[in-house]
Amino acid sequence: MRVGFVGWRGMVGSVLMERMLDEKDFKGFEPLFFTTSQVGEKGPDIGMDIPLLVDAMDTESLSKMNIIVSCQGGSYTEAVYGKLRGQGWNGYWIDAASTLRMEKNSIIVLDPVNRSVIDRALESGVKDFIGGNCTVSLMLMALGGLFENDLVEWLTSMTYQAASGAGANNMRELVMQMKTIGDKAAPMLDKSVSSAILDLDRNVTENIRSAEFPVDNWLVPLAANLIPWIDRAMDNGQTREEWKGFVETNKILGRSENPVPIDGQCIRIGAMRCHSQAFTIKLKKNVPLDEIESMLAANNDWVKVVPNTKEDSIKDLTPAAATGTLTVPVGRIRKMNIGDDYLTAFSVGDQLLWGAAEPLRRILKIILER
Ligand SMILES: NC(=O)C1=CN([C@@H]2O[C@H](COP(=O)(O)OP(=O)(O)OC[C@H]3O[C@@H](n4cnc5c(N)ncnc54)[C@H](OP(=O)(O)O)[C@@H]3O)[C@@H](O)[C@H]2O)C=CC1
Ligand SMILES: N[C@@H](CC(=O)OP(=O)(O)O)C(=O)O
Repeated sequence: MRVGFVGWRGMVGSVLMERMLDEKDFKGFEPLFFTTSQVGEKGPDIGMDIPLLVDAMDTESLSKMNIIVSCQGGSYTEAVYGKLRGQGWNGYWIDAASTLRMEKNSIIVLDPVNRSVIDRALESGVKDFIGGNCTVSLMLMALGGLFENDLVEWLTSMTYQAASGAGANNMRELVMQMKTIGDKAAPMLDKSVSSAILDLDRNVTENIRSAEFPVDNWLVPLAANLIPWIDRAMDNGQTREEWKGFVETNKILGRSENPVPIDGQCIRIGAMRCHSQAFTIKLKKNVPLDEIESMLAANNDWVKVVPNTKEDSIKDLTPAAATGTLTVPVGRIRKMNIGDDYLTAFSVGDQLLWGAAEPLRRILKIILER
């Protein structure tokens, strides 16, 4: 089998390479690495000799691959996918970008949750396997147990999304904004100087509102602030990120009939690479809390139910705790005072791992092992 990798040096691609190396996945196939900008240069160090980088726009070279894994982005998919298929290429296309997610002949992959959907698709000859939106995948990893037991009548997800979802330059700019705030406020933070707290507050506010504050990528401050808008507008007042919550979740679950109503607000906050979400869930029936926790915990190997205590929540249910791990903590689980069939919960997850690279790594393995 020949597997072509496009977009391997971007943020999602680098995490994919790291995970594949950790899991010793580079065996049993012949890898070829593509680039849109570094043709003829050396590829990544994967512990074996590999050919120099090949032009990612060269459909002739791409068409020699049995499987193509792209983390290059939507415009690349738009430019190349149709052309390749048009030339008769019949290999497997695995993609992180959203471009093909809602196409009729594609499957959104999240195998701990929809392995049966994936297996049926492979049996029936489906060739396009696309990673889901990070917020959606992380929600399903956290709440899979409720969907598995068909307990969700509807849900809302209010998100707290990390900078990494907007790309590497945005992550860098967030830290730059934090530094600018810290630098300007430094004299007032010296413990020996007793400055009034309102002076410190004014200093930060004036700074983030000043014309010199770095906002080239975010357009507005994210540090000491939040941004209540992610992705572009839809006609109905949702953002596209909010729209994905309903359409992608139901597609992943294979629920074209009787879709579960899902909506919410997607908010950018100053975390680095962990998305968090607060859920309100209307259950189809009143189920005791201990049974709900057992269902959630049993759904997959990565979800971790965090007890609803202050100590556990501030230690284990945060971006600082979850970042760089595959664990998806879910906690603050309780019945709401609106009624016994209303549940609330909060979850956190690394949006570059389960939110992007890990489902791709796993579908590649599933296809290779068939
Ligand atoms: N970021 C995220 O949270 C998520 C992203 N996705 C999707 O994954 C796709 C890729 O996203 P992401 O990884 O963030 O994109 P990046 O911008 O980090 O990388 C994309 C490509 O940019 C090129 N590039 C140019 N300069 C550099 C540089 N200095 N360092 C590294 N690469 C560089 C590389 O291509 P080349 O080698 O050809 O020059 C690289 O493959 C998008 O479609 C996105 O929608 C999906 C889920 C989550
Ligand atoms: N939109 C997500 C990241 C992302 O790339 O999502 P998608 O793969 O659905 O375009 C965020 O900003 O957090």
